Amino acid sequence: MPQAAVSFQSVSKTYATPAGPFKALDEVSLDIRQGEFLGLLGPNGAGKTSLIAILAGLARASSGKVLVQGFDVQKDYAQARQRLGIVPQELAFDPFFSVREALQFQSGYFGIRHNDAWIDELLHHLGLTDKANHNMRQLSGGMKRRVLVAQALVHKPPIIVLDEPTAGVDVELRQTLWHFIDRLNREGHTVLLTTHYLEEAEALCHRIAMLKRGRIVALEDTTTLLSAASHSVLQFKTDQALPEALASKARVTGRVVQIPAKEAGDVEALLTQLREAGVQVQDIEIRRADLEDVFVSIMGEGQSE
Ligand SMILES: Nc1ncnc2c1ncn2[C@@H]1O[C@H](COP(=O)(O)OP(=O)(O)OP(=O)(O)O)[C@@H](O)[C@H]1O
Repeated sequence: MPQAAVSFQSVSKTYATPAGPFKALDEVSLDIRQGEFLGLLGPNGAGKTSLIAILAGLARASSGKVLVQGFDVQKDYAQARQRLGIVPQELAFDPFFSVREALQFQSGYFGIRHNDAWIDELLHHLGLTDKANHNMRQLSGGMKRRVLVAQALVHKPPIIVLDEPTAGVDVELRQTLWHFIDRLNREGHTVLLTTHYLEEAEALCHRIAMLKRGRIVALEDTTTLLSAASHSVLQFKTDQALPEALASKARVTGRVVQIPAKEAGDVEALLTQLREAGVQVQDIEIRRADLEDVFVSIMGEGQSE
């Protein structure tokens, strides 16, 4: 087997809390292949950030280990870190640096000098060229986020880790960012992405890992995951409350209701139930299950345990 880009090997993490030890990661094993674009999904508190902090060497695993192209993130920290470009969730900068200075400083951290040509390329692809000499504190939140991406890539890392990079950013930045990251991936960079935007994960990721309460509960190619969800979804709008039997399996967003339906006959039965309950519906559609449906169904499994 070729060497994995990143290999998580039985990684566990237990935090000490006032209520006693809390196991945030429970024997997580996962190999990210060289050149793949892997999505790491999970609800709030599933352990995604803990796993990335351990990969980045910012936190220690309680047990297990993580290798980056064969280098242990604890024992061979410098070699492992050199291979990673990490775009963190939080915006933290020295406000007195200009954008270019921040990128030059970051290059220096990796012992790289004279890489202005690559810095210019990063600025160009992230739409930052005209901001190069602006002070960090003059930039909007979205522009600062672009600088974070540029900073993570300044040393041309083979592995790019994006921890919710599009949380709260506008459509233009998302498109710029994905266009660029997708290109880097096609050029051979491995990408690990955590996101709550499942349509982004569906569009971009070759493979999806789902974490739930510190454990991997799904690990599949995106296409396999979607085709295994053989069900369709009945979608409609209503202003009325659903009968109890339907409410328990429906996903409701404002007026929009979505209910999984395994077969065509189920759609008929659902519509009959709605009619009998006197629920008036509009804009009825039947569509194929998407990644969000798969996610909701996997996360819902065993909920009553
Ligand atoms: N330093 C800490 N001390 C105690 N508990 C912690 C600590 N850091 C994280 N946790 C707990 O560990 C669990 C996993 O947290 P983590 O931040 O890794 O989840 P996440 O999947 O990244 O969530 P989100 O999607 O909200 O960012 C949570 O229940 C969290 O409260």
